[in-house]
Amino acid sequence: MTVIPSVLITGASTGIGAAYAERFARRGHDLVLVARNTARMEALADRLRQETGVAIDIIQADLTRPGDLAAVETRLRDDVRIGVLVNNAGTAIGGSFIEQSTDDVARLVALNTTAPLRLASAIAPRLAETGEGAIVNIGSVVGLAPEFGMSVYGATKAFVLFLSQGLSLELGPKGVYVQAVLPATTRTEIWDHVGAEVDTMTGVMEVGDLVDAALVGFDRREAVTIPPLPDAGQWDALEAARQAMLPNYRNARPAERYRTGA
Ligand SMILES: NC(=O)C1=CN([C@@H]2O[C@H](COP(=O)(O)OP(=O)(O)OC[C@H]3O[C@@H](n4cnc5c(N)ncnc54)[C@H](OP(=O)(O)O)[C@@H]3O)[C@@H](O)[C@H]2O)C=CC1
Ligand SMILES: N[C@@H](C=O)C(=O)O
Repeated sequence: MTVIPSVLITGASTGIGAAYAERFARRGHDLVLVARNTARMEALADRLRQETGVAIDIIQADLTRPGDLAAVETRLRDDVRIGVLVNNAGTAIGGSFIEQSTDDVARLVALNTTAPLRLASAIAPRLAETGEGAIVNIGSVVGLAPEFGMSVYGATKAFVLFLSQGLSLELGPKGVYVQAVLPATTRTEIWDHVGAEVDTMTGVMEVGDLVDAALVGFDRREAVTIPPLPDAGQWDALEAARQAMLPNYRNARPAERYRTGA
């Protein structure tokens, strides 16, 4: 009988993470929920236990605090029931780069990049050893859009995308599926932290629709899932153009346009 793996979801107290918790619980997966707000996670867990019968553990953790993060890493290393990691926890901050404090941008990087990196690093060797499992990393279309004016946030999401693509190439042959999910504007509380009013925005995706679409990509074992993008061919073309450049980097001399004639 196939054992259904447990799913550890970070940022599971609300928003996209809470929606993932509901969807995976309905699929019969036991859950480990990780966030700072215990009350919210307990309420969600109580409801899902009643509705689905799955077992749900809760880990209260601030993933910007090394000690808290280490506890989640240990759970991922040691709990062989966990076969899926959803690196979802993340936030955004408002203001321009020169308006953002150095501490605030450092904290943003800690949550949006260091935490998912360390958690992926914690679980990947065990999954590769068993030859199965999945790591889902929640990026953002903003990681492809410096024009959107969220430079540090976008940089963290570009990191998530690159890491996901690299790990997909490294771990895919070992049986481990790695998915990058790139939402666009989705109706969650994140916008409160940005100081924006999501209800005044257009083209806002509902969180259930976002996660349902992301799970279609998950079930198809898609490497990069971009639920809001109507034409997948645009992403394919971007990737093809990027890959076409790869062989052209290896040159002993600077490109003609950079030669000073000296
Ligand atoms: N909503 C959107 O428009 C988009 C969101 N995304 C990404 O989706 C992911 C989820 O965001 P979303 O659901 O929108 O945001 P929400 O703010 O609704 O949820 C964020 C989740 O992360 C948790 N979290 C925040 N800070 C910490 C922390 N320091 N330690 C542990 N957990 C933390 C929160 O729980 P708690 O406060 O209890 O700790 C919460 O469960 C993020 O990575 C975000 O960048 C990407 C593109 C678009
Ligand atoms: N989380 C959103 C920005 O704040 C996004 O990624 O679009």
